[in-house]
Amino acid sequence: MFPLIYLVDFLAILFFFAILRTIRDRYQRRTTGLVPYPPGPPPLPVIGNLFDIPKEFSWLTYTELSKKYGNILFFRVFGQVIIVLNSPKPAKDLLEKRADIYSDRSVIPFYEMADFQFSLAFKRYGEPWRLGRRLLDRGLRPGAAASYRPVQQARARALLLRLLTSPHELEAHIELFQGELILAMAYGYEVQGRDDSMIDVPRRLNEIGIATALPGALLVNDLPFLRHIPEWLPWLSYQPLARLGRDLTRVAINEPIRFVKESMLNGTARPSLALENFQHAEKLKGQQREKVDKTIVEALGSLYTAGVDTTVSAMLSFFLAVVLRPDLQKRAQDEIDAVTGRERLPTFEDRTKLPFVDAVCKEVLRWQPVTPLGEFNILSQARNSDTRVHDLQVCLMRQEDDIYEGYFIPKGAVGNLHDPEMYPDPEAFKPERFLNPDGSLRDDPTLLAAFGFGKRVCPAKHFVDATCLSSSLPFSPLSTSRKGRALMADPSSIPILALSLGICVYPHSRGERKGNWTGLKKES
Ligand code: HEM
Repeated sequence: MFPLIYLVDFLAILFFFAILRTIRDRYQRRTTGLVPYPPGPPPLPVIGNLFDIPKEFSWLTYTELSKKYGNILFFRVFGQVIIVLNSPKPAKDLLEKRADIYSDRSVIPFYEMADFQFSLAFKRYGEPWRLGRRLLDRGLRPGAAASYRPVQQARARALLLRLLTSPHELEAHIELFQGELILAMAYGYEVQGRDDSMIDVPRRLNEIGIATALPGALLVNDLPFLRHIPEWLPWLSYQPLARLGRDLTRVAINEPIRFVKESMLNGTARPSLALENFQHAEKLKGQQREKVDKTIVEALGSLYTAGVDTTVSAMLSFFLAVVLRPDLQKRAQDEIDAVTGRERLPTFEDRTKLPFVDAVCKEVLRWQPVTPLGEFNILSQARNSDTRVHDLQVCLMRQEDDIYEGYFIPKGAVGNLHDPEMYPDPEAFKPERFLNPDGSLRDDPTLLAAFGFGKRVCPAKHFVDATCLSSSLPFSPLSTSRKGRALMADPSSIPILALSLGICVYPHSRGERKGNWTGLKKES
């Protein structure tokens, strides 16, 4: 009997909220003169388009719907309006040209409870976000990103060595590699293996962050008043989980800062974003200093959570791609061999001589976009033991009502972008599409969409460009196929590893390699 009462109460509350939202919506529309909403599947009463919003492989569904309704799709779920932009034109028009009103993020109630909104990726559009963003844009601009190359190269080589030693731990090695890079760049910290708390804590924080934001994961995200359920109501209260989140957040963002401050005091601090910013802030005093310190802690604290899963996902896709297309592996390997003579590992300086390897990197980002639902909305992907990856939606939110191409886009609407038709035969992995007929690299600004649009575009895109090339196994229909999994499970089928600008090559087996593996050990 009890569960039934709960269910009825629950439905009544949802109904109530849906009515409130509809009334608010009607009022909003009246003020703009009844401009029509964009087209979309017809909604059901109260729940709206709940069953039209896909939970998995959503970009494929949106693609299908776009064929019927056009490139701007309209959904309403319990009164909440969702706009899906399915082509770069409206995305650019709205997110870049009207960036002032399309740069907010929607609030995830559990994130507020757990203090996860310290992260730049989830911050509302306003002064604290702007300060943090300025810090990252300065630190990750193209010129500055180039200064991290020695670390990227050294860590890439250490990764190759680990892959040689224990190839079956592919994913863990890549994750460690990314953690090492980000902590080195942000704090000048050298990670001491996988169990180092400096990466273990943010990793756990990431896991909770992603699991709790997935659509339908926590009821409190749909019914924010549930956050007030006291802790003494076991099973129902979200407080214990939120407390764990707050504790992890505190450690994850403050411990590396403590390390930097200590090393500054004893004169051992290595160049890093933290060091540079603390040195600038030295002359500030009082509240101004506190504000800058908080910005440094939060902006740098955002980097691990925003940067590891995205890049790991990309690199895993690279492995999948080369496993599925051995002919491409060979071509890339031949290109690298021609440049290095199989006597040394490639370096950043070789990049211009490796257009095919570069094209492979680009195609990886395009083929399995890390943020497949749009460039501007889905930030990250989380791994889970079974499917490896889920998508986490970080939505941009409209701050004001707007009218675009004759359609009304209400305040608070959230949107997704997926662009499947920019390239012919988009499901195929074809690096050649990024090459000119003479074999040189083709300039393709569209690919930048992989990093988003407008003011919230990924601040690390130049850093990433120099870090890895690959994208996401989990979103690929192949990854769930038996063949795809079997191939990934067999380490001997991983013949080359091209890191970023084709820095490194990993031949099929040690026996085949003529070059100098001892040199690799020394270099790493
Ligand atoms: C293949 C790798 C990556 C891809 C495809 C990617 C893509 C994205 C996308 C699509 C967004 C959202 C942009 C928007 O809302 O319009 C984003 C935001 C962000 N990314 Fe990346 N990213 C990658 C790697 C990284 C790395 C390595 C870092 C850190 C070192 C990073 C830090 C961030 C941050 C802090 C934000 C939030 C920006 C804001 O809201 O202002 N990303 N990224």
